[in-house]
Amino acid sequence: MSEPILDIAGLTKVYPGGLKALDNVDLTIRKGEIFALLGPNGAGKTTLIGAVCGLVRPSSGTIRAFGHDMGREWRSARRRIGLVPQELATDMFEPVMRAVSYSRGLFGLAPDPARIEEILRSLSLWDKRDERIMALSGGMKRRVLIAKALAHEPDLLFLDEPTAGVDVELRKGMWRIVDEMRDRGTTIILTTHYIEEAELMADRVGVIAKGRLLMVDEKDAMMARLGRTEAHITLARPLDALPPSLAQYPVELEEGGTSLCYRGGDGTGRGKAEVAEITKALIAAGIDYTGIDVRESSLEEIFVSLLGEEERAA
Ligand SMILES: Nc1ncnc2c1ncn2[C@@H]1O[C@H](COP(=O)(O)OP(=O)(O)OP(=O)(O)O)[C@@H](O)[C@H]1O
Repeated sequence: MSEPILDIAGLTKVYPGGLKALDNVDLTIRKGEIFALLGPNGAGKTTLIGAVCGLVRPSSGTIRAFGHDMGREWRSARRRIGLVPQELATDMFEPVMRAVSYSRGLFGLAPDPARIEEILRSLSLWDKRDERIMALSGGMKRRVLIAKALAHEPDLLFLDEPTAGVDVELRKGMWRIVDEMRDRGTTIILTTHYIEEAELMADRVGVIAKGRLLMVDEKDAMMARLGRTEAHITLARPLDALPPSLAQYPVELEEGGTSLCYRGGDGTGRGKAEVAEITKALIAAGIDYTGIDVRESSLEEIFVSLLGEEERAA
C-alpha cells in the first residue's frame, strides 16, 4: 500500500475570470488505496479530478501519474485512469453494450467482448445490454458510467460523487462495487458529500475547501485525533456543585444541575472508559442517576468543525 501512483505538487488552477479553484494542492495517492475527497459545493473537487484526467489545464504545479508527467506525457498515463463523471454527457441514444465497448476502443484497446460482459454482469447491467441508455433509470445510467470507466481496465479510478441522488439500495450496491474493485487492486479516488460513505469505505480522507486541501490523513487516525465522546448523565436529584472526585474529568453540570455532561476522549474509546469511571465515582459519592446517553462524534462532525475553523480563520 505504499507505492505512490499519483503525485500532485503545488497544483493551482485559476479559471479565466480570476477564480482560484485550486490553491497549491499537494497530494500523494498510494497504490491500492481508497481515498475520499470531502468538501462542500464549489470546493474544487471536480477541478482536481479534471486536472488529473487532462480535462482542466493547471495554472501551475505538477501532476505525475504512474511515473509520467501529465503535462508532457499525458497519453501514457491517461489510459490507466478511469473517470466516472457526475453526469452522463453523451451516448444517450446508444445501447449499453455498444457505448461501453466504444469507451474501451477510445483508449486504443482491442475489443474484448468477454471482458465487457464481465463488467456489465458485475454491475447488473447484462440484461440491459441492448437497451438505449436513455431508457434506463437514473441509477442504471450511473452504473453505465461506471461500466464505461472500467471498460479500459484502469488502475486508478476517479468516482465523482458516485452516489449523489441515488436511493439507499443503489448506494449500497455502489459500495459493493467499489469494494470489489478494491479487491481487484484498483486504486480509487472518490468525491462525496455523504460523509457516511467516506467513513464506510475510505482508507484515507482529504478535506478540501475553497481550493485548499485542509487535511489529509488515515481515516481512523483522523477520527482518533479529532473524534470526541459526549455523554449526558441524568441525575436523580439536581446538584449544586461537582463532587471533588470528578475534578480530573472534563465534565460540567448543565440543565440546572440535573445533567452531568462529559465532553472528552479522543475517538479511540478513551471517552467511553472515562464515562464508566465517572459513573463509578458518582456511585461512590452517593449520587444517584437515572440515565446515560453516550455518543461518539462522527466523521461528519469532525468535517463540519474543520470547515468552521477554516471559516473563522478566513
Ligand atoms: N469552467 C469554469 N470556469 C470558471 N469557474 C469554474 C469553472 N469550473 C468550476 N469553476 C469554479 O471553480 C470552483 C470549484 O468548482 P468545482 O466544480 O471544482 O467544485 P466541486 O468541489 O467539485 O463542487 P461540487 O461539490 O458542487 O461538485 C467553483 O467556484 C466553480 O464555480
